[in-house]
Amino acid sequence: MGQDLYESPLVMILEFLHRHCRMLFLVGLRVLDLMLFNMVWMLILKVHNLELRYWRKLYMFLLCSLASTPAMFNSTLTEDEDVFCPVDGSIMITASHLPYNRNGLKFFTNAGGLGKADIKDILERAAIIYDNFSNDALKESELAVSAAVRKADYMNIYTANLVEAVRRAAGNIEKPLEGFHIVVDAGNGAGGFFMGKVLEPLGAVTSGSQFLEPDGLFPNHIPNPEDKAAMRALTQAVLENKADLGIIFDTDVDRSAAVDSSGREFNRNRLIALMSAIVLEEHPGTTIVTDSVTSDGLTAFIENKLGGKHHRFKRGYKNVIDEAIRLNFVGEESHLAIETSGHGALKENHWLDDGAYLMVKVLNKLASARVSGSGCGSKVLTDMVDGLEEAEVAVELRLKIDQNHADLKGGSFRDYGEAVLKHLENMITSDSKLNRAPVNYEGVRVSGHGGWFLLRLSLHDPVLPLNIEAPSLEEAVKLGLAVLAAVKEFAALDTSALDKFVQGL
Ligand SMILES: O=P(O)(O)OC[C@H]1O[C@H](O)[C@H](O)[C@@H](O)[C@@H]1O
Repeated sequence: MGQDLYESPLVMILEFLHRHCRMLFLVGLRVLDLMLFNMVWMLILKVHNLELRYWRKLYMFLLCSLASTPAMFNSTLTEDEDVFCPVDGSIMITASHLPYNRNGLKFFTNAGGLGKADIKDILERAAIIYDNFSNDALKESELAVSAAVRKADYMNIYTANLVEAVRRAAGNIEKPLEGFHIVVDAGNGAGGFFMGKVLEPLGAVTSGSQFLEPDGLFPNHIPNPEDKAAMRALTQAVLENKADLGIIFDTDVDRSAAVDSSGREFNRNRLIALMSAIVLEEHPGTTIVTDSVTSDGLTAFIENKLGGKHHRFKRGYKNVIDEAIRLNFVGEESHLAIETSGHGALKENHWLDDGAYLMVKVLNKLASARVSGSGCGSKVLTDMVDGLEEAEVAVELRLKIDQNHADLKGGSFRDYGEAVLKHLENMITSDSKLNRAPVNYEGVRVSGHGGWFLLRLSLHDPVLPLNIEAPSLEEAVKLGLAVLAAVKEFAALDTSALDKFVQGL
């Protein structure tokens, strides 16, 4: 193999396999989409064929059926000979909360999920191989791969580990959740397993759980804790069933949120506050890394009430996780990286962003509080976030950049967005009521009028998301007007959402 091939983690895996004469791949199918399924096989076939041609070795593919994204990463770490784990690589097919026709692939090795550069590399290689593929060679590979496929129910192993974690935290009690009523809302994504395979073995009553059957058309609500309709549906289920706790997952279970018995959400800043309280009890003084749209109230809560350090970084779960790993590397202890979107990863769990594991930490708290007699029911959790100041008004407005507009002068939407942000930054300095955040890693964050705003470039879309939080609508509008004054001369920016907001519509 040429040196350049080692640059790609996939090829590094192949090299590893070359040495070990066997290839194990778990393929997780979240919401089954046949076309995509074929695509994955095509991709695997190409890699496989490449392998056969170069090394003529024997490989094995493990088909895992319905799974969650975190479970797929987990399969690269778990040791279990019966299902050939740890596997060398895993692929998850998922559209996340997006419509079913936006399915994609997530690749994992035991070093974590592959990033943009790796994926680009794989696709470029796959395209070259695809171009040179003859029908006969394809058929030959298809046969070879079919013969190498084994089926395994990896989810059984993954969920058994979650169950074990809660039992351990409660002092090795078989059913530490006995008597607790907990409802799950899987939003017709892949998270339904949490009811039957985690909560019930732990003794919880789960009646009233809803939308557990996978359906990529999401007939009830989008499985997304950031979606207001989704959170309303869960809250309603908790209140109607008089449950102690409600748990909601996004489609592929890498995100989650909860609702207490009174219907109050543990979502966004409140979820981060809860998880910070849990983690800081175990690791006093540790640094909590979050995304950029977290509130000033959260910083005050983490630093003044919990005695931790809040490191508000950038949006994007991978950014947040990578930053926490970096901090530990340079000697600053961090045990939690978490986003307002509901993505959260703990150092103790290999920095894997796992919505189910976040909820396991919450269940641990419920179970251990009862065992120690320090509290019962979700009030234990609600009390933990007592003192978190929450803004009366919290909005996110997404301002679109028209990429075809003449004002871009042929440039990219990113350059245009950066120019908007630069202009806003300059304008702010001349307003004595507004102060730029002294430490900020993304976009323009400004405090004033008792609140704050952040304008930044979206990670993926030609959009400038604007978050505003303030103690009243009047003050939120003042912040909105300051932004509007600065951005109005940018003709390619659609400010209609902001216009409506400042007009109180
Ligand atoms: O930048 P935005 O458009 O708001 O999107 C940001 C979000 O993108 C994806 O959904 C990532 O999974 C999230 O981690 C991230 O927070």
